[in-house]
Amino acid sequence: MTCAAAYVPDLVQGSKKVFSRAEVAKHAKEDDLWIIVDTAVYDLSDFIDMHPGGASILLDPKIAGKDATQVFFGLHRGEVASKYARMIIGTIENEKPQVILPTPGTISTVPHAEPMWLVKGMQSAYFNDSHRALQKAMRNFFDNEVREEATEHEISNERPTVELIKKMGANRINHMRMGPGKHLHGLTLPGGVKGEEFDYFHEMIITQEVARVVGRGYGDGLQGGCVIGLPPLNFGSKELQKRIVPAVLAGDKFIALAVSEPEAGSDVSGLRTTATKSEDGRFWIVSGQKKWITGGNFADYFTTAVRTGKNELSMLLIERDFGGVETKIIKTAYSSAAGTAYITFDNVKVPVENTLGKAGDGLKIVLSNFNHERWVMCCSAIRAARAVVDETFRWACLRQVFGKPLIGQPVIRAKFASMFSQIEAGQSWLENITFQMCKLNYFQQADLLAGQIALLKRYLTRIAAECADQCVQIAGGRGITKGGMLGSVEAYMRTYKFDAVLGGSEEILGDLGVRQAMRKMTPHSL
Ligand code: HEM
Repeated sequence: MTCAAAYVPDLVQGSKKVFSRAEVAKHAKEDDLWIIVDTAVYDLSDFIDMHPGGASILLDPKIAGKDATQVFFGLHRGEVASKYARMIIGTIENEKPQVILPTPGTISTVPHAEPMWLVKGMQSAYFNDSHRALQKAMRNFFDNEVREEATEHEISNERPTVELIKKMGANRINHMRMGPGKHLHGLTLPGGVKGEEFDYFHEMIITQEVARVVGRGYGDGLQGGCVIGLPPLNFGSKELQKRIVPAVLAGDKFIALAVSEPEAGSDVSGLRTTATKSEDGRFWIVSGQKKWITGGNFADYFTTAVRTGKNELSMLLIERDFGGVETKIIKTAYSSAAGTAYITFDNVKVPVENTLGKAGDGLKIVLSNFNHERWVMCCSAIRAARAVVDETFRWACLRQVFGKPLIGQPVIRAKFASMFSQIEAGQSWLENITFQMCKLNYFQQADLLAGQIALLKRYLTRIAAECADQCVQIAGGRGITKGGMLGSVEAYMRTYKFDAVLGGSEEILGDLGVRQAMRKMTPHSL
């Protein structure tokens, strides 16, 4: 059984030596230990006592001085080979490496690892050269500038560094993540893309390149708050926009959307945070609590839904500097890198100039970005599912059980059949909806796509549930172990539910999709 899972790098650099297998076999003792991994000869003499898998396993007569390629790739993450490349002293004469490790910035050749439009030889009705140029630039950026920090911070719970967010600002990535629009006009974007030609497929590319590389918690910390918190500023005054928007996009300031509360999640109408006018009419006095606010712990600004009357919701931009604002981290199933916060507003004095839209426009403003927000979540949910299935597939091709690779078992292949099919179907539906978004104006989208996007998000989070479940079954013990090889499977199993709960729960969205369909039914249609 072979898999086309081949990965790349030229680990053996410089003028390293060439050895025969017989020569390597002479070095099989604790203080003089060589092994072969994919034609590279590693001198493990100084490493043996530090080996996380123990020393004795390396001294096994089947390993010491021998070719350990198969067992190595069945037990370690691929990066281990490159991370420890400094121990390579040479290569085996007249042999070529067979295992190719992923090279940062490139397109994977593993089947189903990439959406179809990126697969060599495949065509697409939707993506053009401009999309491809942006994809290439984003793959480079996220592989080379973000991946390492994302992996570390997902575990350490630290927020993404301000330095990185500023770099994203300088590369206009923060700007692009707000979607197509005038804010991009006149700009030249990565890959030479002109701001005017930027469309929803470009935006999808960025969201999917992020989801491919980062864990769910860090990913939300990486400007997740901005993606949902900044759009309400469209309803703010010109002065407010001028002061806030450039600073947030540059990464100098941070913003969060503050809607949900301890007693109100998807049921926005149940919000209890109140804003009452001061006697002189110049301020709103805001009191209440907000819960599960992404990026809230490090935000400078909060676009906040408040109750300004019995049946009236309004939207205010609250600034941390106003005083009376307290935030603390809520520990959730994913990394605190997301900055998920519990917020208390205690008689905060908010100038009326910070009202977004008019008093009473709150629900309209909250709803105005729902479709876009849910579509963004669809883009990332399906790409994250693809990434975890890819990781698991590559491992199933390497892991030996009962004398053959795990993928040699029909029951395992059946699991991949189901996962591959659903991922490809989900991406195709997403691309079709994205095409409609490119062609329809805001009101047409609201009329025709609200139900479609709701049903798509529900469908993709159901796919996520199956992928999480099946990948853990395939990964076995590794699928329930934090970190190390297939640690991404454990992390996915722990965090895939976020997409099923945030931005409208599966149940609410399924119901919305059906109710939208019912609205269009007329006696005539029956
Ligand atoms: C180039 C040689 C090797 C290096 C640099 C190396 C390095 C490592 C590292 C860094 C880990 C931690 C796990 C991870 O980060 O994925 C590990 C774990 C381990 N290694 Fe190695 N290793 C080498 C060769 C081998 C070989 C030849 C074997 C087996 C014969 C082996 C067996 C193990 C085992 C059993 C674990 C624990 C895996 C687990 O936690 O499930 N290693 N090794």
